[in-house]
Amino acid sequence: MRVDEKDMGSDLQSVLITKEEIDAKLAELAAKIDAEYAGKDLLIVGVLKGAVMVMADLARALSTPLTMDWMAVSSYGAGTQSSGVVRILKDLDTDIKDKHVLIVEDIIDSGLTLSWLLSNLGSRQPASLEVVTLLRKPDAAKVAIDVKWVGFDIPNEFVVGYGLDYAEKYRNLPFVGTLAPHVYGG
Ligand SMILES: O=P(O)(O)OC[C@H]1O[C@H](OP(=O)(O)OP(=O)(O)O)[C@H](O)[C@@H]1O
Ligand code: HPA
Ligand SMILES: [Mg+2]
Repeated sequence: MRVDEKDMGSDLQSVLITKEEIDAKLAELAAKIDAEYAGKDLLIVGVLKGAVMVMADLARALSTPLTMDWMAVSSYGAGTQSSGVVRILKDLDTDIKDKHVLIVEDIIDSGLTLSWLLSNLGSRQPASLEVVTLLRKPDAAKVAIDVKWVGFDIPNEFVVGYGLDYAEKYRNLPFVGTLAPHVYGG
């Protein structure tokens, strides 16, 4: 995959994880998740907007019958640092009481979004509540979170692509890359 395939080459510094690596990892995670939820009623919850790509591809890699719902929260705005203030922009349509709920995330960075989500959804009495994330930045963690399934641990650098944005751009890149510092004034 050429960095400049979508004509964004000058904005990108490097490709961190290729489309092929993402596909292989999601297949691996899906097999583990299938094994965990066999015979259970599974609801996967995508955290908009970043998790759209992971939700779409992971859901298709899973064999377990499932339902999907979405929550929109935002803590980043247009910057590269979490504000720490999580806002619900759209709540779930579904009552999750007694359901097996799997939160699907694109990235755990400071962990503030997920920590807030786990306590919010946990208070709705689901039968179980777990998390799968494609990416995690261990060196950026501000809160410790127990995450059952992690695709890739990555360095503490701002990344874009495969759902991840900078100022709402680059979400449609099929790979995960690092942004050139000049783009965000670094
Ligand atoms: O661990 P944290 O530091 O909280 O960061 C992770 C969260 O930040 C991003 O969402 P964002 O708030 O940017 O909204 P978006 O998904 O619409 O881009 C990402 O999709 C995660 O939900
Ligand atoms: O590294 C990141 N890139 C894009 N969005 C994000 N949200 C949290 N961390 C990131
Ligand atoms: Mg964002």
